[in-house]
Amino acid sequence: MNVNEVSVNGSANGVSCESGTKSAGKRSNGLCNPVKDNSSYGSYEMVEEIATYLLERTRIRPRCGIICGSGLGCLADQLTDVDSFDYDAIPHFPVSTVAGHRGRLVFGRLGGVPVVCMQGRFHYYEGYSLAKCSMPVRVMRLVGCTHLIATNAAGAINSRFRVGDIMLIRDHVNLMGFAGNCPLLGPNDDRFGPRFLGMAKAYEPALLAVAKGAARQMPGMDDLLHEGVYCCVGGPNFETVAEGRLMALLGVDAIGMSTVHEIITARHCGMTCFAFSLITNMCTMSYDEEEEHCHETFVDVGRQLEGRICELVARVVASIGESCSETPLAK
Ligand SMILES: O=P(O)(O)O[C@H]1O[C@H](CO)[C@@H](O)[C@H]1O
Ligand SMILES: Nc1nc2[nH]cnc2c(=O)[nH]1
Repeated sequence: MNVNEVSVNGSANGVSCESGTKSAGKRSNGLCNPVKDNSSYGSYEMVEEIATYLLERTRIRPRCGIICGSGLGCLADQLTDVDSFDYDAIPHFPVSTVAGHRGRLVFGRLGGVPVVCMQGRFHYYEGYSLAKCSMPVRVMRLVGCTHLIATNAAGAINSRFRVGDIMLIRDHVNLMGFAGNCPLLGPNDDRFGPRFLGMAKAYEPALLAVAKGAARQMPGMDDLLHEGVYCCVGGPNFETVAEGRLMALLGVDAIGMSTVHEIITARHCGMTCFAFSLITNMCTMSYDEEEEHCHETFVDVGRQLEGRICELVARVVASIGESCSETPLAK
């Protein structure tokens, strides 16, 4: 059974996961490296408990989850009919430790469409596993979201980009995955999604087209907009010149420390995804350049572009709202 067929009130049968029992994730089967076994955190039951806790406290039934990147918390501030939950008040939730990530989950409406925003995300360099960083995406799915919009601050590898540009993410390079680190490590729970999954169309082409169409209607926006490939590294250090050049050789256009594992988790549980990067800096590609990387400055770039970014997201959400009203959610 796929998560798309499961209701949060536990009415699903709880079809067994790979190793045979509902709580199989907690069992050691001797095959898993315990260090890589994510099942000690984020079991289906735990995520369901979080979802139930939230749904009992809000009347919003979100269709779309939005993850606000560094300096992009403004996206949550534009919601109406808001119910917000500080992360430290939600059972089993991690806490945000990074400046520019406020640390709360905000339910509300954006242009009438019910959504839930993570106003602050979790990063690997904060000491959380990729599974823990991405766990809230599963919560979004279990509270009813069919779509995910992930946003981030990123450094440009592509020399045609400028600070303040927006890169719609067409694809990603899962560099941490190449090294064996993935949010889906460990026993698979089929109630979330399948063991193996394709990622060729991880970023929904129809939503990319909607965003490009929207940008054409927004004064000055078309010039700022690009499409490209994002890569996530563990951080928290920024790239060396050699690493920046390697990224360019790999076909990467922008680099950050988030999003990829969230998208993998979202695709695993059948969500439709859209993501973009706000270009907050140019990556240092030559030893002659001054390195000007400063997280606080990056956060300010987001604040300066608040209006445009909020409008772009609102337009994409409106189109998701239209498509959702055509295809009602499975119970
Ligand atoms: O990806 P978001 O959360 O936007 O944050 C980006 O900004 C921080 C670096 O300034 C890193 O955490 C990087 O990933
Ligand atoms: N890794 C990485 N993350 C970022 N987040 C914002 N800018 C950057 C960058 O240049 N490199």
